[in-house]
Amino acid sequence: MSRPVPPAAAVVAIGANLGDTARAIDDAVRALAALPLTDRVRASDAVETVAVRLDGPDPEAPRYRNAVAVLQTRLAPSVLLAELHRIEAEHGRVRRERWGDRTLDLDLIAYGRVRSAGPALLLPHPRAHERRFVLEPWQQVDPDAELPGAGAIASLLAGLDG
Ligand SMILES: Nc1ncnc2c1ncn2[C@@H]1O[C@H](COP(=O)(O)OP(=O)(O)OP(=O)(O)O)[C@@H](O)[C@H]1O
Ligand SMILES: Nc1nc2c(c(=O)[nH]1)N=C(CO)CN2
Repeated sequence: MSRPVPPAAAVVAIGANLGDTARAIDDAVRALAALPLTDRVRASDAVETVAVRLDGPDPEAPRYRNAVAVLQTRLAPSVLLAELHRIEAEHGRVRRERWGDRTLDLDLIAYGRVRSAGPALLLPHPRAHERRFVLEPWQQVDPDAELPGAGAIASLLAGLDG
């Protein structure tokens, strides 16, 4: 029999820049709240952000709507990530182009203090520390949060350009 997983605080970044982005974010938060073994889901407001491409911000690209949800879960990290992929697929995400436009993107930013070297699961998310579109909404729901290995999100935000 597998050992029960203790409850952990998980942080999920939500983004969308195609289709009805407001609805996609609302649906995603509802889907997170409906996950098994998961409760205390708290979501930030959704904010409009300029799309960041591999070569930098692109004001010509469809703007993103971004939010962050924090939750408590007993799902193991890999199981939670699989659930995030299922929710993405149910909301019509088909393209997996790196940093391309998408109807819904769910990234697992942190799972307690777990560190994972991937490649299927990298924890904490390796680019979260430099993403204002993640750190700002996260700060709204949990001002004192820390990104494991990187420090307080307030300090990370203070160190970002622009
Ligand atoms: N912490 C994580 N959260 C989400 N996906 C992850 C994580 N760690 C590894 N992955 C893997 O990364 C792969 C690519 O994910 P995805 O398509 O969401 O990337 P992306 O949104 O284009 O870029 P980025 O990862 O920079 O946000 C997925 O197959 C997924 O398994
Ligand atoms: N503004 C914004 N830009 C992005 C986003 C995102 O969520 N918001 N997600 C990306 C890949 O995950 C790439 N670029």
